[in-house]
Amino acid sequence: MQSPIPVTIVTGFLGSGKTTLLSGLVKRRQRRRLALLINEFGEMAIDGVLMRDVADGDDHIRIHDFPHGLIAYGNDDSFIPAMLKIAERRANVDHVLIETSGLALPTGVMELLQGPELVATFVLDATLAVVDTPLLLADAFEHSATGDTTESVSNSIATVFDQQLAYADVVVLNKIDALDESALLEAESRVRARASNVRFLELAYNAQLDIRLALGLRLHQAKELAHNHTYAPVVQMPTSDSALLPHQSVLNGHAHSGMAAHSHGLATHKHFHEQDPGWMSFTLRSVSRQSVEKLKAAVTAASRSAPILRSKGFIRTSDSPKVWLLQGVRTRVTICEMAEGSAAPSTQASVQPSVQSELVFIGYHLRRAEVAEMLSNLTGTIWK
Ligand SMILES: Nc1nc2c(ncn2[C@@H]2O[C@H](COP(=O)(O)OP(=O)(O)OP(=O)(O)O)[C@@H](O)[C@H]2O)c(=O)[nH]1
Repeated sequence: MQSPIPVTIVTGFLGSGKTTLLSGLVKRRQRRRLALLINEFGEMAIDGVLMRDVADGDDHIRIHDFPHGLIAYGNDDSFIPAMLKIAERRANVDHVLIETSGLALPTGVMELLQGPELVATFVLDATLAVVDTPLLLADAFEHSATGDTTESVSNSIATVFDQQLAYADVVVLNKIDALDESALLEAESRVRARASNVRFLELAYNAQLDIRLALGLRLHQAKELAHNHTYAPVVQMPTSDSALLPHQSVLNGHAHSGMAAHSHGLATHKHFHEQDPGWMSFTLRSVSRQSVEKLKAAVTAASRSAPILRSKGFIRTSDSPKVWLLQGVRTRVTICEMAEGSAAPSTQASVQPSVQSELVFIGYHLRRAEVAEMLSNLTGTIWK
């Protein structure tokens, strides 16, 4: 019997850097043949497009070959079929990486991996939670008891964040380039205080994750069936020459050792937006070419006044014939040209040539009409 294919789940709040970290892993995959499965919340497959670029791909299909693996992307309904397609190619796949949406619980994927269709073919290797460290340090994921309108937004964000940490084996502190040692220690203690079950903390300098520390951790081997709750300090990630401890459960509390351990009452919801209709996602489009600077200022201003937590999309500008990529995490907005030869976005913009630009917005109790009006006023172009 062939041994099951290891699966790493990469979770993390909206905009924490999951796609960026995965792109880096794909580039540094060495001889490993990776299959990537990307699950998005939002109407456009933006991360899928970006990853296809990394994977040297060129067409819009669900399962996509790249020189050393394949990439699949889709919604919840296509998760099991996509995994089964990956399974059909198991001779060419060493490891599967699943990027969940920024509002997903990894538990949904964990449960499906244990289901009858997938259990014989795949084994959970580890669950990684990527953290936007500057936002963590800026109290952006804290619960609130202010009693005002911001309270429900803060608490919803904090709940998603806590739940993602709760099921993580490894927490990756990302976006740390500008942080000093004391800030990193503070971030680490905040994570420990909120999630005692986390086994490893890893620092991702320049959004780079050490491939040896991200893949092949084997934290969920079926032979370890105990589900111990012990409480010891979280350790740092091992160095490249460290061996895995034979008894992982001594490391910390809530050691998720063994797939069987996960069958006890895991949340069955895959996404927070399924339990909490306050989470909103919509796409706004414009047929006008945009000024990069005006649009950047407009999205930044809109993110200050409306509860926008994530914005991203493809735009066409009056400055160049290329497609540009807008990325916003709260009020931090960047717009840059897509690389030469990038795949055409698989969005309305490519289906309807008159649509020049489209942006996805994700937030809590976000009002589409309000954001459209702000963008239209601030850019002097119509967004709807
Ligand atoms: N400065 C800095 N920016 C980063 C780093 N990692 C990611 N980013 C930026 O953060 C933004 C979001 O990154 P993504 O990789 O798209 O985040 P994500 O978690 O996949 O986002 P969602 O799928 O929307 O939840 C992008 O603008 C990235 O360029 C980092 O280590 N440092």
